[in-house]
Amino acid sequence: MDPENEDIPQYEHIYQNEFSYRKHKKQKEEDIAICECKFDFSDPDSACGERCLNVLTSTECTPGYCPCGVYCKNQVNAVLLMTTLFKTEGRGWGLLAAENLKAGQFIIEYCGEVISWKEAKRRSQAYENHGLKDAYIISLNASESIDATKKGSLARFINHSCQPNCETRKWTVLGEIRVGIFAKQDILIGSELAYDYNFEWYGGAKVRCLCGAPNCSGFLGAKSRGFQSENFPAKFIDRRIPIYGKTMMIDFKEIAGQVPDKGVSKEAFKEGQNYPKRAVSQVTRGQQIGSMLTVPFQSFWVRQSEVAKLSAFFPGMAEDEPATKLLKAVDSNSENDANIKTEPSITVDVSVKSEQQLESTVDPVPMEGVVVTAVKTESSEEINLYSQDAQQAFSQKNAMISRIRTHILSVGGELKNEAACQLASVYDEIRPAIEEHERDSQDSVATSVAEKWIEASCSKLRIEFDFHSSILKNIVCSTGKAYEQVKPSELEEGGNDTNEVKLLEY
Ligand SMILES: C[S@@+](CC[C@H](N)C(=O)[O-])C[C@H]1O[C@@H](n2cnc3c(N)ncnc32)[C@H](O)[C@@H]1O
Repeated sequence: MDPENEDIPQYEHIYQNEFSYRKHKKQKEEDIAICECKFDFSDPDSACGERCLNVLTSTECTPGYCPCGVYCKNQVNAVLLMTTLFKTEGRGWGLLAAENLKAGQFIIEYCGEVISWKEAKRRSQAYENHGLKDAYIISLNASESIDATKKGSLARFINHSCQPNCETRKWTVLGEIRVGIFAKQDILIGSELAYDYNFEWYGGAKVRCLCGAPNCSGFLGAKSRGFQSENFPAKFIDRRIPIYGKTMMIDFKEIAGQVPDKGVSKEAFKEGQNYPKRAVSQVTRGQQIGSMLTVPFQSFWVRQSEVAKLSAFFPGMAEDEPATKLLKAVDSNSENDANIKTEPSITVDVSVKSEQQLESTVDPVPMEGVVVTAVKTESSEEINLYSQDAQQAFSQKNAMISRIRTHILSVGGELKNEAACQLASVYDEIRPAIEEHERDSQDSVATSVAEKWIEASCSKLRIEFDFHSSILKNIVCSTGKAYEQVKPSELEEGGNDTNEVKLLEY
């Protein structure tokens, strides 16, 4: 045997799902969904293309019933695409495209044993206890899963990526839901196939993600609710606004627990998830943990809901379209205004991704790990009217205002996290009941749990409301004062104490 292939995993290859715990559904003739397409030779798309009712409802046309007959294009099984198994570095086996693939093309079905959600949980635990490091269970619907551990198709070898070129899609064939892997974009022959697992986490061990994507969320399944409530290292969960630029100040206090004495290891860096790999090599060995480090970086992620906060720093920044503004970072640890760095030495660009890219399943995490205090650097007309000294005083005031904002973001963010955590844990109590009943409602839970749920939801909403109104109040007060009420003469005379911005009650 080729030594390269010695450790090819043992599993039974199957071409369609197996049903052991229940019978395959038998579809009655009257339940068969028949589309209204009419095949027209001059328009090949007329045969069950984008406009086909079945395509629109992710239902495969049933052979013998589709009006387009053999021309029907909505029969996914008819296609067989070439893929090749290969050994990756650190991620076990993977699957390569053995031909060029077009965006949207069906590649392969994820086949395995269809089992109940409870059985999936039990098996997942058992596999883990047996030391199986690869997980092959994916969720099929609220009450069932597909386990491809012992029996499966080649799709079981497709690895996860946080920047995937494939995606899973569910569609119904003869009344049964099936999971297909589809190309998300054009894929060149020889490229590794990968999709975002984002599957329900069964409480298993955390698996470090080695996908290498700049937006890597750090762990497999890190976006799943189960993962977050079990492991909830809130500060390590993705932040979704990428900030591109040259250098910025990073306060490593947040990850100090994981960081060894000497410098920031690659591992520790990965714990932080959001710090791009490129920066790792740039961090000086022996750098004191908790001190401010200046590292080159490529992107830094904050959540969708953080956009609102950042908008406060960059007025006019659209929430759903890319924008670029300049920021100047200052040392937010400094308690003394005189020590605030006003040199524009640390400049970063900020761009905001699209709504879809910003989408996040959990609530926001404060940016406390990376304390960047933003100050507008674009010179406004008013400021230019003032003398050099006045401008300096202004930037000091601005820096102070910014520090206060950062403080609010940080303190408020902590509270919001606690509330989100509490809500997630209550949801976990409710989830089995919901999923057992195959519907997303809280009807089937005990009144006491429902009450807890309502209380946690209200508390989260209240905190979010306070949080945002606090930011708004501070911005309105501070900018109002800074730009309208402070006269240059006051600043030149040594400052106006009433210009101090008070931290509003949070
Ligand atoms: C469905 S299997 C994929 C095939 C697997 N590589 C194999 O050799 O059979 C999922 C497992 O592959 C590994 N894996 C997949 N994507 C990974 C990634 N991005 N980083 C690290 N491990 C990964 C993990 O062990 C995961 O539990």
